[in-house]
Amino acid sequence: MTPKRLNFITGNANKLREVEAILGDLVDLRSQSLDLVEVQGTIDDISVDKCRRAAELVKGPVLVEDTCLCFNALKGLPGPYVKWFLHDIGLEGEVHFAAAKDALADEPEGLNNLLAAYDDKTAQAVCTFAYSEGPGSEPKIFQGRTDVRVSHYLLVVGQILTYVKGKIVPARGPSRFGWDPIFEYEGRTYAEMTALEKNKISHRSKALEKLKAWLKGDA
Ligand SMILES: O=P(O)(O)OP(=O)(O)OP(=O)(O)OC[C@H]1O[C@@H](n2cnc3c(O)ncnc32)[C@H](O)[C@@H]1O
Ligand SMILES: [Mg+2]
Repeated sequence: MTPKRLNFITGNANKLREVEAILGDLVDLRSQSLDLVEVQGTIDDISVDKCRRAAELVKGPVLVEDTCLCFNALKGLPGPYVKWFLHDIGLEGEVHFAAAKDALADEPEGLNNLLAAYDDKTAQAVCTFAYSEGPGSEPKIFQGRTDVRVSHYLLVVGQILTYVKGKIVPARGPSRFGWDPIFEYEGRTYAEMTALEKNKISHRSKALEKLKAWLKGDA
């Protein structure tokens, strides 16, 4: 039985906003902000464990989500640990946290620097939702990944425009949500897109398409 109401457990207001926008009126979306322990492991294992913990804490049905940013040159790292990398080293060209610029003078210049030694700047954003009916019930996974592909467009002027889907670039666009300013997808960073544009192509929207299909009984 698919639920009519979802209790999305997240401490991240930006995630919640995107999930609300994409799911629309399909379900009655509630949310609780809980700080869940996140284990180490594969992407799926982390979401499944997070979901079990959430179900036990609220003693009822829960939806959780875990987001990864995977650098291909680094074999998928920082992946599920991106939050802590972002927290400690930030984005290139930005003082991400309130600490004074001077205090950060000797710090590495952000996530971008992790790729400084590599030509390959491609990256993939991965979003994994996990739903459980409650304590003891096996979580169901819905995962979305951005493509890692190169597209070529032939312009009327005869030039060929090449876009890499998913690469890490120096920060562009407003810093509203995590690593949005450094993740470029088909020529624009997530931060340069409107909410509507991002929600059409994002890792999160791809995962939510699968969740939607399940909710509608098509999956
Ligand atoms: O309570 P939860 O749902 O776990 O929220 P969180 O903020 O801890 O999120 P994650 O554990 O999934 O860590 C993912 C990190 O990536 C960031 N992030 C997640 N989705 C993003 C997106 O679409 N664009 C940019 N940054 C994103 C987020 O702010 C975190 O720093
Ligand atoms: Mg988290």
